[in-house]
Amino acid sequence: MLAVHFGAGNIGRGFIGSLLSKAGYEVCFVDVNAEVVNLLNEKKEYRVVLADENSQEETVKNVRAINSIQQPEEVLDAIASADLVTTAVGPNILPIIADSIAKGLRRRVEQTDQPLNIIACENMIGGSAFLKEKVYEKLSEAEKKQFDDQFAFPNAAVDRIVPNQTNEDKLMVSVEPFYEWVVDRSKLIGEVPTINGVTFVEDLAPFIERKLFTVNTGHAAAAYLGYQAGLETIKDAMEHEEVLQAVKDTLRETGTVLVRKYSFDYDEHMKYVNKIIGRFTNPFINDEIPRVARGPLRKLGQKDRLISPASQYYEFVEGQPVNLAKVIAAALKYDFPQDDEAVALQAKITELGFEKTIYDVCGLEECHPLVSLIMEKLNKR
Ligand SMILES: NC(=O)c1ccc[n+]([C@@H]2O[C@H](COP(=O)([O-])OP(=O)(O)OC[C@H]3O[C@@H](n4cnc5c(N)ncnc54)[C@H](O)[C@@H]3O)[C@@H](O)[C@H]2O)c1
Ligand SMILES: O=P(O)(O)OC[C@@H](O)[C@@H](O)[C@H](O)[C@H](O)CO
Repeated sequence: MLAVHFGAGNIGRGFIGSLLSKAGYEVCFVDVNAEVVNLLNEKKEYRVVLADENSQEETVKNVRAINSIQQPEEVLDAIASADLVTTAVGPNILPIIADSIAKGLRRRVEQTDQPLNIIACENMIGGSAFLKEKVYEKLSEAEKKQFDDQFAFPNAAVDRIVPNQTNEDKLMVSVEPFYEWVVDRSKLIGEVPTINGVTFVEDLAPFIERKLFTVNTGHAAAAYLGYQAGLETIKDAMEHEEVLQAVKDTLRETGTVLVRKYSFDYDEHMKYVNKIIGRFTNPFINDEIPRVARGPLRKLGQKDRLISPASQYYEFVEGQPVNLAKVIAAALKYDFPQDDEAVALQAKITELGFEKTIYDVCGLEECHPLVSLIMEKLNKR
């Protein structure tokens, strides 16, 4: 069995590759990073080390890689013969890889009528559906029909904290012990793959919203408020009394939305929240704020971890999401010079001012009460 995985980065190697290899797949990574691709082809294996007191280690075997810049034809052949295609490249890169996926699937249609699932493992709602949209933009109407019969793009939620890291062994990845990978079974084509550690569910919405609006909203709160407080890592943020309290208050707001929307048990949800706070304070992980805060334009988007739960607060809860608004205000002020999106965001604010930037970046209507609440928080800081 062959799994073609786009993105041999932190989560690609540290999570997806590891689970797929253990499930018996040969894992073929596709990446643009020549050093990682060459090392994977040279060693054919790499180490994943658990970030806890035992540092338990596993060797992920049966792996290889293709450089999509230098060997574009090999990528298409790999897709044509794959049993599964997955991605973990970042939401902004999905439109870029859509071209080779479309061409690879075209090649596959010529060679076989075997079905294929393409699963985007990105931190976004509807990641695979978005990738499908980008792939379908390249197709004729006849091809779209053909692809509908043979290919599927089930959405997924993935959770494992894998920080940026520099190790002597360049392929080695240190990962937190916790992981969760949930896939929308209702959109799968063909047989359900047997992958230990993957949960298939009929309705992904509660799982992806619970994950994005708890793990990622909490992370964003720690990162943006931590940055404003002059801190360097997520652990520093969790040790800062005021930031920690703000993270907890923010997760109480998203938690209330989730509990009401999906009828989650309140106590169970609070256990989930506390577990996540524990994960953020893992002393064996050094997660720098710029990784977690990366891409503020994306994170401030209408469907993402801040604006979506804050908007839904008005739908499901009485009152105002004051803590989420405080985090959104801090995100709008994120000006880390090495983050291209932070630089673009600050340039936009200089040009348009905060209010117009909020309409533009966050997709909020002028009359939305969240706008004035964010403005209030911006003026307070
Ligand atoms: N790291 C985490 O804790 C974590 C956890 C869950 C989900 N995610 C999600 O997984 C995705 C990847 O995150 P990451 O932390 O692994 O990032 P990363 O930067 O470590 O990995 C991304 C990889 O994609 C590669 N890439 C870039 N452009 C490419 C292209 N055109 N074709 C093929 N490969 C390309 C990069 O070279 C890199 O190896 C993101 O959507 C992220 O939100 C990350
Ligand atoms: O990957 P991003 O930029 O969407 O978000 C940064 C972190 O919150 C994220 O990578 C988490 O570590 C991960 O989602 C944990 O499962």
